[in-house]
Amino acid sequence: MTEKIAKVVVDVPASNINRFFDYLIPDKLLGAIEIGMRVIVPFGNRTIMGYVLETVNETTFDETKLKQIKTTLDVQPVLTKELIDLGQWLAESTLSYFISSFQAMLPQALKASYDKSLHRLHPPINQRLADLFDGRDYIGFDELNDDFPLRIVNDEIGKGNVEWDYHVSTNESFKYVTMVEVIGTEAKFDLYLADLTKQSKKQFELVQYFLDDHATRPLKKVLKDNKTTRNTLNKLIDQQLIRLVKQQVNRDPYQGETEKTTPLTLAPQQQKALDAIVRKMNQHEAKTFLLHGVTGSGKTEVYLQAIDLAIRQDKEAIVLVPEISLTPMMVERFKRRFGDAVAVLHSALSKGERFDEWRKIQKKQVSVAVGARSAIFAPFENLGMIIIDEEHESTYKQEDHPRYHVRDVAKHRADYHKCPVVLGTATPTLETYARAKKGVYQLIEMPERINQSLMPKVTIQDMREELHQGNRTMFSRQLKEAIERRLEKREQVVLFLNRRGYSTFVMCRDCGHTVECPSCDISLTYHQRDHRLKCHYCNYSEPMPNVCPNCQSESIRFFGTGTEKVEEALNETFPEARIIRMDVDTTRKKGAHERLLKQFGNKQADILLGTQMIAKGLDFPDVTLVGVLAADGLLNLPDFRAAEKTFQLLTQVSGRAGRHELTGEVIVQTYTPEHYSVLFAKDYDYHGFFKQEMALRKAYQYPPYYFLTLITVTHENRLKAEEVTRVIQKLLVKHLTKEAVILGPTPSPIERIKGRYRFQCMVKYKDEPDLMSVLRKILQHYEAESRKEQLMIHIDLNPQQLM
Ligand SMILES: Nc1ncnc2c1ncn2[C@@H]1O[C@H](COP(=O)(O)OP(=O)(O)OP(=O)(O)O)[C@@H](O)[C@H]1O
Ligand SMILES: [Zn+2]
Ligand SMILES: [Zn+2]
Repeated sequence: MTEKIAKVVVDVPASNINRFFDYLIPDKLLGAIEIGMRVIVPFGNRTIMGYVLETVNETTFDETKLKQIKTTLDVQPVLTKELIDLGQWLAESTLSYFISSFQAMLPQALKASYDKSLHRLHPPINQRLADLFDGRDYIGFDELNDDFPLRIVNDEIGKGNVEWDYHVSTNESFKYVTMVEVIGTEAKFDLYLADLTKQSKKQFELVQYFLDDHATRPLKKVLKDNKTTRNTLNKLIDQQLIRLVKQQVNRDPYQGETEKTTPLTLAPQQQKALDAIVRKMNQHEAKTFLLHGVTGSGKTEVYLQAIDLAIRQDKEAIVLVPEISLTPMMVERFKRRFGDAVAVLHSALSKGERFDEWRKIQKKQVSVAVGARSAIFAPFENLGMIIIDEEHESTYKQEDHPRYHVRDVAKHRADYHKCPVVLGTATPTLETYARAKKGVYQLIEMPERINQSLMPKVTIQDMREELHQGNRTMFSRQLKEAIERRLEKREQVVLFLNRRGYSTFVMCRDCGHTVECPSCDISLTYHQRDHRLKCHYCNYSEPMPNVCPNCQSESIRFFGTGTEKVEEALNETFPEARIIRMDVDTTRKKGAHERLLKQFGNKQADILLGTQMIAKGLDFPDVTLVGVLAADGLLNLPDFRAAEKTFQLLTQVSGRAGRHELTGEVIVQTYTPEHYSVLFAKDYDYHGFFKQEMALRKAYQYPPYYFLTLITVTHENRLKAEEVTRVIQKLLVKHLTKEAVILGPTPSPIERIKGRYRFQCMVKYKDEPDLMSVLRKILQHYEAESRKEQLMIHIDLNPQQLM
């Protein structure tokens, strides 16, 4: 028996609507509506999209009052049963809405967009409006330009002459190519030939071409093969010898990289790791592994072979990488090992390309998904393995609704599929390593580099000392000499700087005035290319001033160092060196990353200069020197993870040197050479760092000893933001246990962004069974006010960013 009632979650992110609504399935759709499909339903006076999460036969509501589903957008569900459950869990555990969770799981192209239009029921009485309709039944909302009085529209709505109508459309789009299909019989072709005059040489050739090969071919190819135009083909089409057909194709952004690689013979430490992981896969156990392997220890090869074994058992695998556009080499390695069996999901692809890649998974055309964070939702139904590479990266936490950490979602999916999760990194987060030490995760160590190549030697340069010695440049004498030696030997150099732009800020030397963004409490950054100052938080920009806006002095100068400025200094110091600069500005265009890295790989440049985007995944045999220009950048952030992040970054960057035959060297420039994160990174001493950092976390009550929840309140009015934060703080004190530490209200480290003031309240706790329900109540309490008053409350459980 087919159910006649569907439980639907509708596309309205609001807490009073965050539940299932019952809809009647109309007769024409009976049996066609399955759970996991998108449907169009009436809601209030609108028409919106929703997801069917359940179908039933009984409703607790008055069945005669239920509205009907209008139509369905899918013939095949877009959410599997597993993902429907996962979405509900996700919404609940991140204090988010069901609808936001489901939207986060699906490609952008499947999200609905809504058009509002005015529908004419009777001829409007108002002439102006009647003129606008001009005899049509519908006019788009955008046709009512700004000066058209909405009063008139409302008036006519009141009279029942017009009404608002809402249309739902989705962006999913298939790509088609025009193909040429041969439909004429040979006899028919012969007949045509017989009629041709001697002048029609091209037609003779074409007939021969189609007689030689009856295959259906792309129109483009036919035209190219015959060096002819569409017009010439028309005659054959008229005679019904051939016809043009549209065929749906997949956009393949990775076409052409098909030279396959074969599995390498594993080193003993790799073999041990692989065996441990595969054993759990074969035992159908949802075990989480921490694969702690130094840079260049061959973690990627372990992933590849583990996945290979999963595929052989007809299972599927998800591989997560921090930010795919930053790790093109990693993607290429998967593509080259598994070819067409891989779908790649990432943000640099167009909406359409991403949709096509996702469809390959849905249609079971691939068994491996490689992608950034959201690829964890790949709709596989028989997962054998989940891999999270560089598990320490902060991009694995989504900062927007739903604020999930990919590790938690992976664990949830693994429990469902009974498959292992592998967290791989050279620098595990403290949380992860602590769990591994406690036995929650199974720890696998790979302490050696492949082929016994040594970790490059790291030396630290105290930049204060350089300054005392009269060196005012941004390169220490040792780094300068080291670069010169590489240039002579034709080896390559990677220089790392954790900032973009020409310099970090602009300051007047006379009065100390710095130029700040008018709507954010943050200094503007100078960009040389267009000679402008830009805000990195809100995209505000203004021309670089010639004189100080405060005292009119001409001594207004750039301070700090940006990649553009380093590039300029490099050109001056090493005029013969060829330099590639990689930062947000040079890699904006699609494919720019790949192109620049390829150039560097082909040795078309001597020095690769870049921001954190060059810290991971690079594997170039001729890189023998890595320089870190200013190790301190991250240390000064107001974040309890500052030391951890510095240690991770220094270790990762160092790992880019001497990965093959040639020995590598690393030079780290810093103003705080005595800092423990710098010193432990120098010695590649993860365990030493872990021990010291854990002691500090314990003393200051931070993770992994305590859980954190960060509540940020923003409002255009500073007092209002502070006041609401204070109320929330009091509520928490009242409802949580005595053991919870509740801090605040304090202004957020960046007190104003885009014109909104920001205050925060932090909860540190070990075990607070009521926390979620208290937080939920707080959100509900402010819901109405949030809508009217533009008050915003963000709750982040386990925050990664404290700014
Ligand atoms: N078993 C093996 N035999 C020979 N070469 C290998 C083997 N395993 C890996 N390699 C090579 O060693 C280099 C480092 O390996 P890989 O990139 O897998 O290390 P990794 O631990 O993932 O590195 P990182 O974390 O620094 O990115 C690569 O060039 C890889 O091709
Ligand atoms: Zn700004
Ligand atoms: Zn001044």
